[in-house]
Amino acid sequence: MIEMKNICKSFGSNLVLDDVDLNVESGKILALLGENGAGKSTLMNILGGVLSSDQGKIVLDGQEVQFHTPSQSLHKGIAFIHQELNLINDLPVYENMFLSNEIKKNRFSLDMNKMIQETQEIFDKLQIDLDPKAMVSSLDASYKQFVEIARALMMNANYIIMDEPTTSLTGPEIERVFGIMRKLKKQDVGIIFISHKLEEVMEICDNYTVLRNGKMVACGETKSTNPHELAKHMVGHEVRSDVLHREVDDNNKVVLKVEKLSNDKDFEDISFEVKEKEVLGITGLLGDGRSELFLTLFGDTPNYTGKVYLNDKEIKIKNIHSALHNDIAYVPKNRKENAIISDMNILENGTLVSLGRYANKLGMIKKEKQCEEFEKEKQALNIKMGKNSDLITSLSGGNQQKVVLSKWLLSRPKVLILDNPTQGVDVGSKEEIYDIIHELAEQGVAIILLSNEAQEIIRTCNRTLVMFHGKIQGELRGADMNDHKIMTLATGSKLENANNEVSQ
Ligand SMILES: Nc1ncnc2c1ncn2[C@@H]1O[C@H](COP(=O)(O)OP(=O)(O)OP(=O)(O)O)[C@@H](O)[C@H]1O
Repeated sequence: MIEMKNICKSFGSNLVLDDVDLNVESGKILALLGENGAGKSTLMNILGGVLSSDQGKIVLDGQEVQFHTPSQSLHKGIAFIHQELNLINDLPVYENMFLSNEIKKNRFSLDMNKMIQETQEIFDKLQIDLDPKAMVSSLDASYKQFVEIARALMMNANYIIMDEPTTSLTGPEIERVFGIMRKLKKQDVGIIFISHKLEEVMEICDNYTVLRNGKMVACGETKSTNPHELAKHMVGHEVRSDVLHREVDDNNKVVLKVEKLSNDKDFEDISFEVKEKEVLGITGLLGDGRSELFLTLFGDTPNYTGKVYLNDKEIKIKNIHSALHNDIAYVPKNRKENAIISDMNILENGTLVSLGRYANKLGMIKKEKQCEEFEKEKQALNIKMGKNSDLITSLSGGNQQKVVLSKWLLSRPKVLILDNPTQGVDVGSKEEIYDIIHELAEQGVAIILLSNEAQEIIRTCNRTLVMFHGKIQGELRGADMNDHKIMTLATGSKLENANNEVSQ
């Protein structure tokens, strides 16, 4: 058992953890919950030896331990799987499994066969069907998670910290990861599961601990609570769960129209339109081509065929510059790789796309105007941050995501494409983002919301397109937009099949 007792931690004058206790039992899954910036990652970084606490102690199986480096923590059987996975895409799986821990034949060469064999053995133990020689770049996101989990076990981890492991996964992949977590539980491994997805917490976790503003505010067994109560602990007040979208008049002007759009490999024959005041959902499963489709509309792949119209006028989107010129904005998925510039500060990240508006005739930026506009977005999105000049990386994941959103909102788009915009965002902030989406829609912006979460689509969108293998498998609206029908289309079936199943 791990006991973290009276942990305190400050960054400068910012008290981030205030006398926090946390217990992790072997063979149990503990949910660590809290709003963005509540202190979850900081607490886990202390357990994982990445940071030192200012006060408090860690007791492992009755003995006090001190970790000053991640390897000291790992040595005591605690593995940390970070949200942004630490795998090297251009190496095979087995080499990733033994990174910096390689098995050598002699001083000059590695024992590849032994590494492959040991990797296979651990995969067999976890019943993971994966070739150790496969390149990591060829794996889908859930298999990358499996490799990280298997690597943790190979290092004899008795406890595994999983920081938002399901954020970029779709339904069936999440179930696969949960399958492995259940097996680990049976092998008496203790797991700390950080997540903002409360339904998942209820499904997989035994216990929960909630942090709010650096304090532990609630803990207990998941079987005696519910997502609503957990959300309330997290944000300190009631969180709504009702349907938010409003009806859109069929006569509203079409803002964006796409006709028979195809590229060579990712999507084919895509036609749809988005009307003024509409929030159009796009969903599906991994490999459905939706991100590639909308990256094309943002100028990423100019050699598409088909036509794109903005306000009835045909436009050719040759590159990102022409997308911006046509007031198309794109909030990408995968924040760390595609959305933030980690060497820039918060203000620079938040205003990058709208800089032209703050420049004087000589091209010099009027700092006061830049700060003033960013301040409005900061307030509207409730971004928890220190100074504008702090690096974006000093913010918690969810607050970084809000800065990315502010960057695109400040560009004042006509079409706003949001690819999983609430990834890593807490339950309360999600609602704030949904409100902003609807306000923008009300102002006439055409919104396209790409999401892995059926519930997000159902609550916020007027209608949704469901994609399967690069094609639109179907469209759902009104009462037809439900989990069952979305999943039926997303797995390539026709709706008649869903209706039959329902009536059986
Ligand atoms: N290296 C750092 N320097 C300064 N402040 C930091 C640093 N790391 C974290 N913080 C601050 O500590 C607070 C807690 O951050 P932490 O990352 O632990 O939150 P979190 O609960 O994991 O949030 P999220 O759900 O958004 O990931 C935040 O206010 C963050 O800005």
